[in-house]
Amino acid sequence: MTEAIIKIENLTKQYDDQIVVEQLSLSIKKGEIFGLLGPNGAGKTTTILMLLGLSEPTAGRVYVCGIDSTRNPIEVKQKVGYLPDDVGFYSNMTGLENLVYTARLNGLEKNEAEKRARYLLTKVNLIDVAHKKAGKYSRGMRQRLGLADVLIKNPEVIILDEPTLGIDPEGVRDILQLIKQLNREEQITVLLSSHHLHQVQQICDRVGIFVSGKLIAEGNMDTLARKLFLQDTFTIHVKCHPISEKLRVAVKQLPYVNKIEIEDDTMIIYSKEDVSAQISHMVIELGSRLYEIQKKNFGLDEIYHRYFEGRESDEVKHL
Ligand SMILES: Nc1ncnc2c1ncn2[C@@H]1O[C@H](COP(=O)(O)OP(=O)(O)OP(=O)(O)O)[C@@H](O)[C@H]1O
Repeated sequence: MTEAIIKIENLTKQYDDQIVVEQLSLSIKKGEIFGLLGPNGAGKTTTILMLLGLSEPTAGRVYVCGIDSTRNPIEVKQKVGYLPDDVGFYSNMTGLENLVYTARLNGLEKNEAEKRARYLLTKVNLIDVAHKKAGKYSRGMRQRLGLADVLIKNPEVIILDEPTLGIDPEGVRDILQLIKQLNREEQITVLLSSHHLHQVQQICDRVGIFVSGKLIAEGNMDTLARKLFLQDTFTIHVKCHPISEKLRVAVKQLPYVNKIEIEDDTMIIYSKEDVSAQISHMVIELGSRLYEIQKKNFGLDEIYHRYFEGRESDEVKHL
């Protein structure tokens, strides 16, 4: 079994009377890209700060590379690179000078510092602008410089808090590719916090969905949707007349159908698979008139929007 490089056990954080992280338990394996996905205020940053030993848990434990972050924050800091959503650089120093400065702070000799800085600037595709002042960098370039900056100390884990915030689509693609590449080439474990499902979906091996301080589901993309809405992946609205007892029983007995509700002349059927074709046949066969059948398929994308943004995706068939 691959070892857990990040281990969180029953972690809780309370501010006054507000519990912002509640009984969180999570294991992240060495070499994984794990996405912590959740809306603003879900508690992602608070969790990250506890992982880094920068905020003390109210209860529970956090281990990174086997080190207790709360008790040994300095040791953890040597193993973990942290990229906050907006990195601060000396704007009147060049990209190269900024990186050399960080390298020197991390104890590298002058020549070694410059060598490492150049190597990393090449990795993040900034070597051509190495001598440009960081203050003149775009936000995307600053984030890439930020990635180089956290890599200076050769960390085993990098934690990225909303790394693509405020970056244009092309820049987002670059950053995501770069993270994936660093994970593969340098065998770095990545914890990525984001509220963008699509971005997380593109690069993460596993995802945890975090809502109001609680991890409501975790797994790879294929299993997440099923875990979240196991029973009701499909909701089928069937407008027909009459809705006889016989029809109701026949529909209820269809494989995958979990539940039926009746609202006026509409049957609402909750099912695990799409059974709309069988239902439309059944309505007609049993002598009712079919006016409309409307199918809602809650894939992960829809689930996420429905959960966090109150939107739904419809597929409507008018007959
Ligand atoms: N120092 C603090 N004192 C009191 N409440 C805090 C403090 N820091 C965070 N909170 C509260 O904790 C909750 C979780 O915040 P947190 O920043 O961890 O969420 P998040 O998921 O990272 O969201 P965002 O993406 O907006 O940063 C919020 O309600 C926030 O107001």
